[in-house]
Amino acid sequence: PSISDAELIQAWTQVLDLSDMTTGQSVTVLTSSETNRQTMRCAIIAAGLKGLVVNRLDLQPTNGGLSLSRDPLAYVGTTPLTGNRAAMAILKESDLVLDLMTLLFSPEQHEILASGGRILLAVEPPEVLVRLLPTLQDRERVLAASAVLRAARTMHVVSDAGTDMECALGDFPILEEYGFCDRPGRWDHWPSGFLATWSNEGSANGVIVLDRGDILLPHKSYIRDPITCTIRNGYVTDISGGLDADLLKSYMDSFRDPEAYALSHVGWGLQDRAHWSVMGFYDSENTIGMDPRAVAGNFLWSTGPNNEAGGTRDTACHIDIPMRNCTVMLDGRPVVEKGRVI
Ligand SMILES: O=c1ccc(O)c[nH]1
Repeated sequence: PSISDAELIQAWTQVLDLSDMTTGQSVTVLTSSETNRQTMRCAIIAAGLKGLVVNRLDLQPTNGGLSLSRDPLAYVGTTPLTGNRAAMAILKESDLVLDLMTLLFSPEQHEILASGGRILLAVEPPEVLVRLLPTLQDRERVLAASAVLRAARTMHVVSDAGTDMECALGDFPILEEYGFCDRPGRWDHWPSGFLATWSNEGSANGVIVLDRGDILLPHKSYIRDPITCTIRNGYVTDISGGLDADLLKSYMDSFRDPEAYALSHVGWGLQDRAHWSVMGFYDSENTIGMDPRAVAGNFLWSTGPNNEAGGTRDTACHIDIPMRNCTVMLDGRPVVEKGRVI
C-alpha cells in the first residue's frame, strides 16, 4: 500500500480529534465486503487508542442486481439498513458511525442522525484520505461560504462554453462537507471541502453545457464531446451532443423514472488539495471521485433525489457533474469566477 499504517492511524486520530470524540464514547465501524481493509484496521486502532468503545458491524450489500454500476453512489435510496432493525438498534445507540461501506442518502441515515448520532463516510483509497486530511481551515472556509449561500435567493451559472442557468434558492438546507463530525446530528464525508444546496423545486431554467474535461460521476469519465442539457422548471428536458451525451442519456433512461431528470444539489468546490487530474490515475472502480467533487473552483451540480434534504423525491438515479471554468453568481454576486474561487 502507498500509505503506512502509522500514517493512516495518525490521520484517523486527527479526524476523531476534530470530531470531538471523548473517551468512553461509542464508535461503530460499518463495513462490507468492499471495505478497504487498511482503512478499517487503522480506524479501529485509532479509535481504541483514543479510549473509544469500538464495534464493527458488517452489512450485506444490496442493489447489486439492480444497479448498472458498482459505484456505491450510483444507486441511492435503499441501503443495507432498509428494514434492518437489528443494525439500526446498534447504530442509533452509537455516538459516531464510521461508514466505510457507503450508506447512501437514505431515511435510515436521517433516523440515526435524529437520534443524536454522527455519521462520517470514508471510502476513498488511503492515499486520498491522507492527502485530503481535513483541517479546521477547511471547516472555516466551508462555513464562511455556507453563510453566503444561506443568504442567497437566486443562483445564476454561466460559462464561455454556453452554460446559462438560473434557479431559486432558500427552500432547502445547506450541505456543508468539510470531512469531520464536530457535533451530534451531523453527517459528513472525508475527503471533501465543498458545499451545496438544492434548488427550489421547479425553479431551475436555462441550459448547462458540459464542456470537454467536465466530469460525469459515477461514470468517472472526462467528457470529450460537449453535452448540452436543457433545463426547464427544475428538470433536464433534453440531453444532446455526441457519444458522451448518448451514454449519459441511455444510462439515465435505463431507470425508467422521470424523476431521475430532476435537478438535485448545486454548489461549488473549495478544496485546494483536491485536483482535477487525479481521477485519470485511477481505474474507475477504485475511487468514487471525490477529488473532482471537491476541487476548488468547480461548479458541482447533480440530478436525481432530494430526500436527503428533506424533499420527497427518492429516485435511485443520482448523477454528480463537476464542471470547470464556470462563473457562479448568488443574487448577482460571483462566488466562483471562470473556475476560480472568489
Ligand atoms: O459527498 C458527497 C458525495 C456525493 C454527493 O452527491 C454529495 N456529497
